[in-house]
Amino acid sequence: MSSESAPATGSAPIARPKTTGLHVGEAVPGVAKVDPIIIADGVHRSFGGVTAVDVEHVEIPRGVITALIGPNGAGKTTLFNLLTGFDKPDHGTWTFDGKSLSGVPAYKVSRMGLVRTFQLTKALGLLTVMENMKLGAKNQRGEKFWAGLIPALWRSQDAAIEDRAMVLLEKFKLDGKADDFAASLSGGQRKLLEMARSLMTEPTLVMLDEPMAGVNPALTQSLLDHILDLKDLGMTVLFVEHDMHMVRHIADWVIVMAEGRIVAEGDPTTVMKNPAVIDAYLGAHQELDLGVVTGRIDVVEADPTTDASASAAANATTLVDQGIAEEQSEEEEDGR
Ligand SMILES: Nc1ncnc2c1ncn2[C@@H]1O[C@H](COP(=O)(O)OP(=O)(O)OP(=O)(O)O)[C@@H](O)[C@H]1O
Repeated sequence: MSSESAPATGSAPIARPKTTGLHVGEAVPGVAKVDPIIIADGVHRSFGGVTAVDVEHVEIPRGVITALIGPNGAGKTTLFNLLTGFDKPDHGTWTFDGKSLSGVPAYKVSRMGLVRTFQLTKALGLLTVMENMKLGAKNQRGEKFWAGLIPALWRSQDAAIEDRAMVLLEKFKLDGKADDFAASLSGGQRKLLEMARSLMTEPTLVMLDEPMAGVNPALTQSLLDHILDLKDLGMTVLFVEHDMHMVRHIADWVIVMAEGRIVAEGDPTTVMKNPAVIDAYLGAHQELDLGVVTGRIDVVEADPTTDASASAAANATTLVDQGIAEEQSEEEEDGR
């Protein structure tokens, strides 16, 4: 794995290079990672007759930003729910940092350092911004029976939690809103609050579900920078996002899901060249460049462990073949 830092120039955003060399061998779906933080095997979840997730093998690289993309209904959110203990699979195993997470409930998963935000904002509107932040703190003594009986203990901890919350709110420029109801925040500010709240547990892996959804362009840069900051602080980030510009610019690695399965993986440049991915996500606006906003740059460095173009071509052929087969069967049905 390697990345290079580029010097900041004037008032331009600090250039933050992508990390490469994350995988071992050809970048096929399920490819092994040099340093995986999550390894999942045979994870399957169906709802009635619908298979939502059917992941044979996937590894999430540590210390970098991975995007999970795919069309609506591909199973991304369900996979998030399974990995974080918010849902249970029909079968399957997975580890986080070498520890099995199968059957571990969500609150324990977050204590172990894996936190997530939700696609539909869970910021409790009738609580203040500060109260929302305090809810995100872990191991609060006031919640424990004996410690809860000793006010001095939980009061001092409460103050420490509030201090930490305020530091994070300042960082996310929400400190002026600490006493406002969360419901009064804009969509983008709620996303910032969700991210800030998730950091109250000092996680090692942050999972973000559509961080850009409903965000006003004025807050785009701030959100992207915060996500890049998480990586700079040593955290691993896994995010689901439909905004391909964001994926292209901030992801070090991209995993593509369709119909519950992992159908492609690779660095963003390679995955974005996949014709099926282009058709599905990029449309006519693929040349728009958010790099100017974030200062994010590509590291131009050959990855000796894989022939990326060959694997991209192979994946593209499979996906295009699937598309053609689907079109043909639709035409046959139409002709009937
Ligand atoms: N609780 C549920 N009950 C029944 N079906 C569900 C449930 N949750 C998900 N599904 C189904 O599982 C499939 C995968 O859904 P999921 O929400 O994980 O996809 P997604 O990739 O996150 O989609 P989107 O991008 O639209 O959020 C879909 O067919 C969905 O209808």
